[in-house]
Amino acid sequence: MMLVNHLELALIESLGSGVTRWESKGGLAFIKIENSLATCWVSLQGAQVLSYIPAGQPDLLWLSHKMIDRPGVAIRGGIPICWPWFGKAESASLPNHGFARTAQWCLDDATVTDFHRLSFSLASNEYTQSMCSRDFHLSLEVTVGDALGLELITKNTGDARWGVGAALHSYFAVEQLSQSMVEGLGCSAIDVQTLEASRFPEVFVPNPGLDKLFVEAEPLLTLHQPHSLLHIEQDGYNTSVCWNPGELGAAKLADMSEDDWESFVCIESVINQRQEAIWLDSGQIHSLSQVIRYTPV
Ligand SMILES: O=P(O)(O)OC[C@H]1O[C@H](O)[C@H](O)[C@@H](O)[C@@H]1O
Repeated sequence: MMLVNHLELALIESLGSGVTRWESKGGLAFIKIENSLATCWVSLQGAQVLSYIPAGQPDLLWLSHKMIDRPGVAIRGGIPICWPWFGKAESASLPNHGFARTAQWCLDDATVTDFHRLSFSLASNEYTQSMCSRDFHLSLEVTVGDALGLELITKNTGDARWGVGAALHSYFAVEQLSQSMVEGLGCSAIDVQTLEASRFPEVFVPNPGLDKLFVEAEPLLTLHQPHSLLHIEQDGYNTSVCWNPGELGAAKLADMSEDDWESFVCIESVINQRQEAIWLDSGQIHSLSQVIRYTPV
């Protein structure tokens, strides 16, 4: 999906070789990265990668045509960062998947060699402390080249020890869900809603409505499609989630069309804090990463 065709974007400024800043009509800010290997768009809200197009290939990420172009509303698609919890919050007044995806991040640095490397950050501020009192520094390192790399680094900048949940909640574009197969998630699954356990084959077609925690997911996952393979390397996770809302689920989401479920699958690298949070002492860091590589077949 070409973001420029999707939202009315205005070019604001050039930030150096191949890096430009854009704004939407609704007031969201975006960074576009272009080099000979790929084109990528990142929203400063949430440091959310929305589009990654390796040269000559289709966009590997799915972004909803109905995404809501308004600051403070989570963007449907791309790679949302869920933090400091995954899924439902302990209190009903707090947002699903935490607040990092609706917070404004900063672009701290952009370097270019054969590829681009960008650093985004979010530190605890008034907005985050209205939902969670801890002191933290988050950074997202994004590499844009013949692969897309994301590394989310959490640092505890406070005095107290705390536990954290997180996810790189990637929405991968597929030609057709029924012709896609996922490999590497392991056979042992737990339903996100009911917590019911089930077994899966080593390679399977994600069915519409699937919402499972795969607790034995391997560091290398593969999304097979009729004309391509997508390799997803993950690290720093304790589970992987595979989600597709199906027709019924999509109909309940204001920012998704009813037939959108056929064209994406979410494969998420997750620290599920209900299973086991990552505990950080003062000054400690944790890194959660995904590297996404496309091979036409
Ligand atoms: O609608 P959102 O808050 O973005 O959540 C979208 C989905 O995220 C994850 O994949 C969860 O496992 C699903 O249960 C949830 O529906």
